Amino acid sequence: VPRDLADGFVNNKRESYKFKFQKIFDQEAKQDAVFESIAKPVAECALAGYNGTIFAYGQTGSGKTFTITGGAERYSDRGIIPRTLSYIFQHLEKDSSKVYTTHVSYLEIYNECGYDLLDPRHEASKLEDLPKVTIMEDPDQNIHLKNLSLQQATNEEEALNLLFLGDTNRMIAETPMNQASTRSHCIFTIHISSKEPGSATVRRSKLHLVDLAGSERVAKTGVGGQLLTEAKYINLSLHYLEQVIIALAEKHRSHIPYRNSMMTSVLRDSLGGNCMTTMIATLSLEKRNIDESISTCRFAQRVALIKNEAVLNEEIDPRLMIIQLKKVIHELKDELAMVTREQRREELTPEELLQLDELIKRFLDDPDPESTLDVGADMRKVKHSFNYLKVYVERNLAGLRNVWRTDMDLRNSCKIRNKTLTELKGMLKGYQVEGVIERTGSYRNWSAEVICM
Ligand SMILES: Nc1ncnc2c1ncn2[C@@H]1O[C@H](COP(=O)(O)OP(=O)(O)OP(=O)(O)O)[C@@H](O)[C@H]1O
Repeated sequence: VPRDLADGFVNNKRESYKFKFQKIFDQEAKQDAVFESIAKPVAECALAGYNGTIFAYGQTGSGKTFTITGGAERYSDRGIIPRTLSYIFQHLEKDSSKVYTTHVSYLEIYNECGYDLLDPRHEASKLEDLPKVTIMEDPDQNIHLKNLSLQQATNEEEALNLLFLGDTNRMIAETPMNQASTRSHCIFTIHISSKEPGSATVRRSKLHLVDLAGSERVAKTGVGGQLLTEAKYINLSLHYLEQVIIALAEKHRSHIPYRNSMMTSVLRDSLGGNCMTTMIATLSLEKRNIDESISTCRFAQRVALIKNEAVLNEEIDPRLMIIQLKKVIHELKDELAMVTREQRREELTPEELLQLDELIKRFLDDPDPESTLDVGADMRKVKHSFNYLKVYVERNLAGLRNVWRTDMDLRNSCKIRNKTLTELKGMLKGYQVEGVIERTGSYRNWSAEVICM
């Protein structure tokens, strides 16, 4: 920032700023060089099962879209997304040791609302008529996006066609500052899952390639109405992004305000989570844009301080696990059949059951206490024998219980009758001794008691 004393005022602004970055590309840098040193390492990690994110941040017109998607004029101008797709599919073709599945999704966040850029209704419908992509969070705080389609791409051509469809659907509005300025944030995601043949362990990774909306200040753009609203939303979401970045850079900060905006919610893992994240800061070298350029560098410096922890995303697929276990059972059955020289089925046949029942009956009827029941080394027969004996014992015990019950009832009833007889005899004795009039009441009461019993 030069001090211009000739203009007659003292400029107290700082004159020089120093920033340190991992890599700096000048105006002459070619797209392939950017891909080699920025995107290729992240794509390799995604292929190995780690999440990756590359996002471009900078003021309008500084080259974010050119870097992420590329220029349309020359083939050599293609940007990070088509080059990454090409690299990934070349790798998948070469690697026959694993089975890969690739899907892509393309999300646009415009005025804090999410839209599916791969929705085929995009071209024919107005933006407000399209279903909005909404964020849902599961109990483990994982983010899921409702209404965002995942399109399978089996080769590079299919994936590029999806990218082209998404780019065509992208919101474009013109501002006095940039005739074709993108006013929305776009997140192109490549979902890769891989597994070794016969294994139930699946590796899943996501590679987000993000083109953020321009970061210039509202006042400078000189717009009003709809465009002013857009600019405010863009500024607000970039402000929330900055807040998240500041919070992450601060040590011992417990709350990170991811939920403030859709973009920070979607990129939650990319910012301070399970992800290898690379930020590209794009700058305009024109003198009038120096403030914006300093602000972009400051932001990038803060982002560079964040430490992410990327972990290998491996999980067991229950469906594949069942298939694998069924295979193991089948193999074990074959092995058993080889040992016992008998092919096992799930159930015993009716003939086998009859034979077994006869064997058990003979065993039970045998009065010899030393007799044994030998059904062989077949778990199905052992189980059936135990069930048979259980039912047998239960039936016999029930019979015994019935005998005991009848016996008890009989004895109780005899006891009552004996007691009644003794009392009757006693009453009769008293009546005979003490006279009729005195004992009549007692006698009646006593009969009432007997009736009630
Ligand atoms: N490295 C480059 N080489 C050649 N042309 C470039 C380069 N970077 C940007 N451009 C051109 O500059 C113009 C603006 O670039 P671009 O659209 O990528 O900016 P942007 O930062 O994405 O803007 P916005 O914030 O509006 O999305 C485009 O016409 C683009 O082709």
